[in-house]
Amino acid sequence: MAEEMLQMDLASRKAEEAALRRNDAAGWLRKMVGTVTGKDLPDQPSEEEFRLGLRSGIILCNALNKIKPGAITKVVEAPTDSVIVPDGAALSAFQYFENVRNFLDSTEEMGIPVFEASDLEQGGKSSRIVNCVLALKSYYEWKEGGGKGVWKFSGTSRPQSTAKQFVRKNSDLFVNSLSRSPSSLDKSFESSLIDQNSCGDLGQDLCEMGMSDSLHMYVRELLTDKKQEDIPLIVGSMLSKVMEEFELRLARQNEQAGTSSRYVDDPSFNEHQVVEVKTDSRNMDVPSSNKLADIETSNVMEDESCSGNDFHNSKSTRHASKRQYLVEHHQRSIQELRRTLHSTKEDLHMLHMKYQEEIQYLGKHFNVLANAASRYQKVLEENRKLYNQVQDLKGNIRVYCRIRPFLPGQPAGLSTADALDDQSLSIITPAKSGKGKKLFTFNKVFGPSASQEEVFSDTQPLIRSVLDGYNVCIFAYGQTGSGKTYTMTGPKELTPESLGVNYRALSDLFYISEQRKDSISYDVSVQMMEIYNEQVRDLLITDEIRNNSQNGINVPNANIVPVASTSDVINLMNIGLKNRAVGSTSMNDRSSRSHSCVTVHVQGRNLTSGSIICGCMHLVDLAGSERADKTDAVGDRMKEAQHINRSLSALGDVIASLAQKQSHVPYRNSKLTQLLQDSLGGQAKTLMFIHINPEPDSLGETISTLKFAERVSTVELGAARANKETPDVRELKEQIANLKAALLRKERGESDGSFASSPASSWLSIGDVGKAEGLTDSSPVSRMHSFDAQDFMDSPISMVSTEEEKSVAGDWVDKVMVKNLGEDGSQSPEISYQQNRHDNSKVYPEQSLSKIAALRRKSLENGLAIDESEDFENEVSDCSDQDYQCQMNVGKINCTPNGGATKAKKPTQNQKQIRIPEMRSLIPQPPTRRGSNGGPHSPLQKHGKKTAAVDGKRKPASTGGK
Ligand SMILES: Nc1ncnc2c1ncn2[C@@H]1O[C@H](COP(=O)(O)OP(=O)(O)OP(=O)(O)O)[C@@H](O)[C@H]1O
Repeated sequence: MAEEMLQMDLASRKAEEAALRRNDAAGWLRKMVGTVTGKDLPDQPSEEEFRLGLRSGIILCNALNKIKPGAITKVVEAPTDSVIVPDGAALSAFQYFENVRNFLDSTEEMGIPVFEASDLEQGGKSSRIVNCVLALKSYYEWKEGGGKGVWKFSGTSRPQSTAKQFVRKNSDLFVNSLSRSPSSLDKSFESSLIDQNSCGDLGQDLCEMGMSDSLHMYVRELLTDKKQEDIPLIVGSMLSKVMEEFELRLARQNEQAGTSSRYVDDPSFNEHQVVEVKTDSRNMDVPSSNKLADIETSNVMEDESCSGNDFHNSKSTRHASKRQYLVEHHQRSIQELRRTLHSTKEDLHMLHMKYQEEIQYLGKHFNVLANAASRYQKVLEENRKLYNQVQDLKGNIRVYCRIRPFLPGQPAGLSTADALDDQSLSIITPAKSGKGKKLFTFNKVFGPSASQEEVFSDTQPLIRSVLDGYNVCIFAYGQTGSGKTYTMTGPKELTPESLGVNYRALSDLFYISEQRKDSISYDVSVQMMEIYNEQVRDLLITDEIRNNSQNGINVPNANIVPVASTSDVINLMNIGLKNRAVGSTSMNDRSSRSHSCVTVHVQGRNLTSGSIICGCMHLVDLAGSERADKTDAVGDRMKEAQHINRSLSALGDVIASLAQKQSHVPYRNSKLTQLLQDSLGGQAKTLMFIHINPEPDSLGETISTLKFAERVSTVELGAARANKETPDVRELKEQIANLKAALLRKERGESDGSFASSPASSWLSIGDVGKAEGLTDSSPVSRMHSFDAQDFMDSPISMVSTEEEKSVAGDWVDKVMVKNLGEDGSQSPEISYQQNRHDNSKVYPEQSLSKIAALRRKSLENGLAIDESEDFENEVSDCSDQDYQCQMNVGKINCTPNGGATKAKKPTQNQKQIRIPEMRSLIPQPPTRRGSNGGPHSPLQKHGKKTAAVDGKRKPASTGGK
């Protein structure tokens, strides 16, 4: 506020001073040029009036001519009636300019400070005109005063240079004054102080000359010629002027100091802001040089209008105003910066808020998406479960497809099969117009890079099922060399990573059974068989067995070996693999020449309830189909290939008829389909791994494999059922079995205990299982009772029909087996009886067998224990045996589920060995009871040597085992 007032005060003072000077100038001009023209120039004109009055240059020229006659020879006069045309407006600008130019030239020659012609125009600086007029006046007065010495004018139009000039002039004046009288000095002093209003100049002089020296000189000069009595008055006057000046300056300095200190003291004005001011000065409204120049100019103008002390005042005021301007400017800049900072902060805050809002929104959105994704996952999971349940209910055969990688050393061309995702693959197929693609979808598709572990991981649930009492079948299908053995067993050099499904399945089995050991006690045993050239052979023939057989000890046809750990399994498998028939073909240097089947029997006893669950798993590695032209097979290889292809074609037929839900399914057309019968048509859970060779050369086989697999996947087996039996039911069944056995013996007039002496038991170390069934350890019945796969025990005998055996036809003795599966899934002990070749039983063609089976099923369904012999014969009597390949010798067939009376007919000696319908499958059957008219001797007892010899002598088709 004080600052503003000071500013106003200064401004009004300046305006006042300027007006005084202007009046002075105007008055002098009016006096010089007379009233006629003076009417254009009022006595006390405003700035505008002053400028307009002198604009024509007439007054100025006339005034100059008065001082220096003839200085301007030709003055362009205004029209006579200047009232009509005031200020010479009627004259051309050029005419006016002539006057003004002449005036300015002349005055400049005289050393009088001039102005610019433009100062006479609107917006011009009238202070300079005033200054010029006052200089003329001074000159005039000097001249009037006698023109002694050199005329000097204290006013200036250019502050810096003129100030110096002025100082010099005044100094000269003072020096010169020393020689003058005190009165002239006094006059000079007075004129300095009063006439020229040069109080400021005195101070300025003193300052610029060096205060003490100049004062001293000045005072001396002033007083030299003064009368003694005047000196105190003069000095007094002079000192009071000096005092005034000092006081004035002091006051100004204090003001300036106050203004500066305000910035310093202002707590809101800190260094940081100064730095900011400096830093951002480029972008700010910096005090422009123009603006400063304006200040400068305006100051100059003011200076010009000042003289003497006023000049000093003006200069310091100029400094102050400059500084003030800068300070104000910086203040403004700082405020501007603060505002900018504030608004930037606000903007940032807004942005921050906006971002936070957006992040929150995104977070919510993300959460929604995550929830949706997890729900989607759950739904997918649910769908998969439901799909699996539907699959389970329908009993679809699951089909997993695996694409083999290109093998090392093979030209890695473009693969014909491309896994699109984990359930579909595409095949490049030749189309009429170039190449086409065909899409196949399966339960699972494994690409070439899938590891053994990955491939097995989706099989694990099935392993659990085995321990829950289900029958499971996993088999590998595909053309030769496509990787079946690799999947089921692994490569030649096994490592923990490369172990195939067989090893992993058994290892899992042990792992889960270990986990359940507190509630269920499991017994696991393993069998390994192969079908080679339509013969079923046991692969677990150890040296010990072989030796025993050579020593005349009977050897069972299918060796079931209990296993307790994974290492047991590995040892067994190694034996089996060594014995398996392999041969080198042009497609695969270790081609499996047989279908192999590892059967795992699991019996679990619930430690609390005592109930028994029996599960069975078949792990089948099929021999690969092959094109004779591609494999160039000859001799043995050709014969093997024919057998392989024939059995695979039989498998295709079975699948086709199952897929079409035909009533008749030709299982019996090959050993292979017999082997797989219950897995393909029973209540088992079945999984087929199909294998694809990626080579373009194999495209034909690949497509037919995939089409076959598509058909397989449509086969519905019906819901799988667990084989579970409570102790009560088991006890009752045992009673029934015993009664049946007793009845049978009675019918034959035999004594009790005839079954107990079968030496076959010595090969079956599954005593606990028999115990669990409540049977005696020593009884072969008990040994065989618990294992559905005992059909294998039976089938090899019937299947292995070598020339050697044929030559001893008729030597067979009956074999008694007890089966325990009920049609409803429960188990009931049954006696299975196989006749020897002396039996004169009827020979039934294959069609008859299915009828027999149907009859038997019917009786089972009705829960009847019937002697079917008559009905059976009636039923099948119309069947022709012309197209029957494998004729059977059925004596008295007794298919009673609950131990109905049986009568066995002996087959005639000439008739071929038979296999009753219940034994058609190598895989667990529904409860059967085979008639027997045989005595207590097992065929193994009597012909064990021969049978053993068959197994023992069998040599792998290749030079080396696989
Ligand atoms: N996924 C795979 N990764 C690496 N090598 C594989 C893979 N599958 C198969 N092989 C290799 O390919 C060759 C043929 O495989 P394999 O013997 O398993 O075929 P196959 O279908 O059993 O043939 P065959 O029907 O003639 O017995 C072997 O050398 C095997 O190691």
